[in-house]
Amino acid sequence: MPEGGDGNKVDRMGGRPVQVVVSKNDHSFELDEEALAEILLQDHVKDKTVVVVSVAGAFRKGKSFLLDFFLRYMITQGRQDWMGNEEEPLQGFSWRGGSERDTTGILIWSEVFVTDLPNGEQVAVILMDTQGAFDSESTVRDCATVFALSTMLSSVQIYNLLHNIQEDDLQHLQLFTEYGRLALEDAGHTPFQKLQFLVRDWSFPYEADYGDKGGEIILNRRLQISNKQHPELQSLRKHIRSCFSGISCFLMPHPGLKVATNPEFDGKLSDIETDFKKQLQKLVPMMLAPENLVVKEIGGQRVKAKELLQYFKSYLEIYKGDELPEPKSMLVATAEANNLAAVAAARETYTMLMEGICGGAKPYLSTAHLEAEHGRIKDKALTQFINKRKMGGESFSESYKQKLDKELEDLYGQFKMHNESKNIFKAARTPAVFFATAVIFYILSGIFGLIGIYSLANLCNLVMGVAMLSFGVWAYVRYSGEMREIGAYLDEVANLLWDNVMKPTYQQFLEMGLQQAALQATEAAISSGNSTVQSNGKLKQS
Ligand SMILES: Nc1nc2c(ncn2[C@@H]2O[C@H](COP(=O)(O)OP(=O)(O)OP(=O)(O)O)[C@@H](O)[C@H]2O)c(=O)[nH]1
Ligand SMILES: [Mg+2]
Repeated sequence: MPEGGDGNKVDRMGGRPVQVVVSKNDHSFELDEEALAEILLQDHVKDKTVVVVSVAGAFRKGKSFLLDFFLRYMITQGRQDWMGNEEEPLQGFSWRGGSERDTTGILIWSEVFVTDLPNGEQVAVILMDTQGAFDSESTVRDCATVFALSTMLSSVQIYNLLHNIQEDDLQHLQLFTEYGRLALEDAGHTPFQKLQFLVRDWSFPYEADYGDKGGEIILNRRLQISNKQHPELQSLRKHIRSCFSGISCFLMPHPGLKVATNPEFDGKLSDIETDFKKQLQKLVPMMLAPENLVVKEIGGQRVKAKELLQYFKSYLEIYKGDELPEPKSMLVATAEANNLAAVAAARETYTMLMEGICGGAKPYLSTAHLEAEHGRIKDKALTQFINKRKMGGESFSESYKQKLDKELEDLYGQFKMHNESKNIFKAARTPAVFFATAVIFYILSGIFGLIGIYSLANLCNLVMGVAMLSFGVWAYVRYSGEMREIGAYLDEVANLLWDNVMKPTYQQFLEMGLQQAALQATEAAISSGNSTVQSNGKLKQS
């Protein structure tokens, strides 16, 4: 099948398709600034207001093919015979038959058509071809990016559909336009301009006639909002209406089997059904005749060609960065929502059960007991998460399970701290440590004073003073709630003293005491054992 982008023939047309947004292998998009600047900064173009007509929609639905007729109209400046002769192959933007995608990224025609509006103003008309959505190589994000970019940058977006306007077409439109709207700063203006639904291969002319009249009937039916509708359907329709300043629809007939199925078809008019050509005669001027041109406006301001270059740059920059949320497939988005809801429910169960055990009004619980309760309740929450029905399968929910596990451990940390704070002995550790230090050093200073080592006695007095002062400061901090850092520091010092000096000493004394007690008990047992033997002996003797 011949391709429209074929070198020499296209050159004779006075222009060629130029890829200005390149789709990369790593699913990113790059602007070919140089190529774009070459087109938009031509002397006779750069200061003119632009009209940008773009065609977007699913892949392999005749978008580029249609644009080549737009080209014929612009090249001949809308002459009566703009459609050309019956045997001429169709050239321009690359189009072809087959099931594999053709156009990638975003292309514009290198020749900008300067046209006089009815009011005498000269505008620059730019034709834009886009990568088809939903092919097997593009992610949802890729499709959304191309659609959003072309909608943001065009004054007329032609949404090319096959057979009908279906609910899923509207859902995708909503997703993609929302992705575009997110990138724009909200300035109180309707974000986009004209949306033209174009239904290809419309097969029910007896229900709604081909062309714009029939299109209006179908569009009104599809975008109608009624109170009987489910709120979800209503909000979808409101969203679409709010995004565009004008929406219309055109129904195209089937172009004939040669166009759709013949691999030898090269686009010549003689192979195309008359009905299709008749409607094309109506559609193309409806988009491109001077009185129907829609000039590009952004934020209420008309856009000049040189400014459009700037917009291309900044919009692409936004989509390159990671400030926008990632559009996801319906299943992934739903599965994520399911899993997040299950995580939230399990977390709530955990919090509720733990509150019942060690909540605000409950008394202090020993750490070991609390740990056991935590284990039991955490298991319960995890089981609840696992048992909850979720979309996306087990492997998808594994990461959410880990997230839940971590969240529960964090919550446990908080519960534990709260529980500890209820132990008045632990809370009283700091003053007790400082007070005990003061008392010990008071006694030591007395002893050293008695035996006449005054320097050591003075040192002990000093330590006692410091301990008392710390005690006083700590009490003030706790009472007033001021200088909390100093309070925390004193707690730390007290803990250090307790853990490294007092507790080991105390434990050593305790151990010695226990050993002593055990020794005494054993001695007592032995001595009483001897007496029993003796008494037994006595008994035996008697
Ligand atoms: N059924 C049908 N086929 C058409 C119509 N218009 C063009 N075609 C055929 O559809 C095929 C694809 O045309 P293209 O213009 O390359 O389609 P595209 O939408 O640009 O495809 P991608 O660039 O891959 O997204 C060609 O074989 C055309 O002959 C139409 O209105 N109806
Ligand atoms: Mg194409």
